[in-house]
Amino acid sequence: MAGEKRRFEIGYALLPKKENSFIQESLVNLARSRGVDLVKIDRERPLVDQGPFDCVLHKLYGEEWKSQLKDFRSQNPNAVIVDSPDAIERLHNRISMLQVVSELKIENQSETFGIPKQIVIYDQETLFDNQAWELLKFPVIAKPLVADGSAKSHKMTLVFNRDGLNKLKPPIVLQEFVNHGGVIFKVYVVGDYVQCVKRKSLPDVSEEKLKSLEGSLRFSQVSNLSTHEKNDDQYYKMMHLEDTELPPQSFMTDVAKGLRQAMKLNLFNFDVIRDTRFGNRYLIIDINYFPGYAKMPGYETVLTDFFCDILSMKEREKGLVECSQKKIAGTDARQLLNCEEEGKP
Ligand SMILES: O=P(O)(O)O[C@@H]1[C@@H](OP(=O)(O)O)[C@H](OP(=O)(O)O)[C@H](O)[C@H](OP(=O)(O)O)[C@H]1OP(=O)(O)O
Ligand SMILES: Nc1ncnc2c1ncn2[C@@H]1O[C@H](COP(=O)(O)OP(=O)(O)O)[C@@H](O)[C@H]1O
Ligand SMILES: [Mg+2]
Ligand SMILES: [Mg+2]
Repeated sequence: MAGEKRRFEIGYALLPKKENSFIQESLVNLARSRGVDLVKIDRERPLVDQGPFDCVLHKLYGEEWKSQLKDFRSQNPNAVIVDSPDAIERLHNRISMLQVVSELKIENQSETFGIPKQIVIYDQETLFDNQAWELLKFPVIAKPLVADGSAKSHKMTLVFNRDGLNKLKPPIVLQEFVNHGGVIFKVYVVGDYVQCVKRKSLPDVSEEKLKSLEGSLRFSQVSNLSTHEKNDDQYYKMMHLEDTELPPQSFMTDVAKGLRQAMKLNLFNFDVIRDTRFGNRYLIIDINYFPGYAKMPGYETVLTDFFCDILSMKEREKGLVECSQKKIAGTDARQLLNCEEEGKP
């Protein structure tokens, strides 16, 4: 109808757990009120037969899905896929995940950042090889090398001494445990929006405590444990979130922007700890694709703003292409579409 604003359709492909937490009525309604309809992609039918979507949001694993996206992209060159499966894949391995941090260059006088010392172990023999251990000192955290969203990929072991190595199952990453006051910072990134929140983490391990601790301790997703679970366990008691100061927002924003550019991703969060030995040294320990945004205050507005931004950018780009095609045809469409200021040919 004349004068009616164009509506957009975003298709989403998420596992059931993610769909339940992310696709809240409040988000769907807000997006709808701003002209964006969120539509579930039917996993039983080929993606190319659905839509047509202006944008696809997804968090699924595997080659079959990648090839569906490839077909979709070739048939719908104007649709936006958030994000590229190749870019996401880097986060499925805990070594490649953090490699990008070492490549970042951020000018900051007061704060520094990096990653904890770590090595990757592919087999049982190397686990007990003294040479491999030259770089690290106990305690260490053993993390599954693969970070594919499975429950197994979140199963961590805090290892206090050599005895604790016996139960580990390579391939694993051994990362030095860094005392950080029992609080981690989760930095949520949605396009150019950045929000940092505090979450409970593992408590510090003092030199004295280390001597008395036996072997190892297994844990999983500490920052997502309910209060009830934490109180039931000696180890998770006595953590005070309220007293912990957040890192400077401008610093975290710079790191987030750097990561976003380097990884070519729009939807992710990263876990940061503050090294208690230095106070102004921050270590990135984990990067997650499409994290639990519903836990982020104001997620509906943040995500809807992001949808609107990418869709309007897509429309502008499409306008520019049509524009330059019309110019070739001799029409003065550039002025009509107000393209002159864009600085693009
Ligand atoms: O389920 P949620 O909301 O706790 O979100 C999980 C994230 O929690 P967070 O937002 O960082 O607190 C979680 O972050 P952590 O790994 O716990 O730091 C992961 O991103 C997890 O995805 P996956 O299992 O690694 O694929 C996320 O799980 P999925 O929702 O993607 O299954
Ligand atoms: N190097 C480290 N030093 C201290 N604590 C850590 C370190 N790495 C991880 N942790 C703790 O273990 C938790 C889980 O580790 P993480 O790498 O974030 O795995 P996951 O992908 O399962 O969230 C973190 O949230 C943090 O509490
Ligand atoms: Mg984590
Ligand atoms: Mg993770």
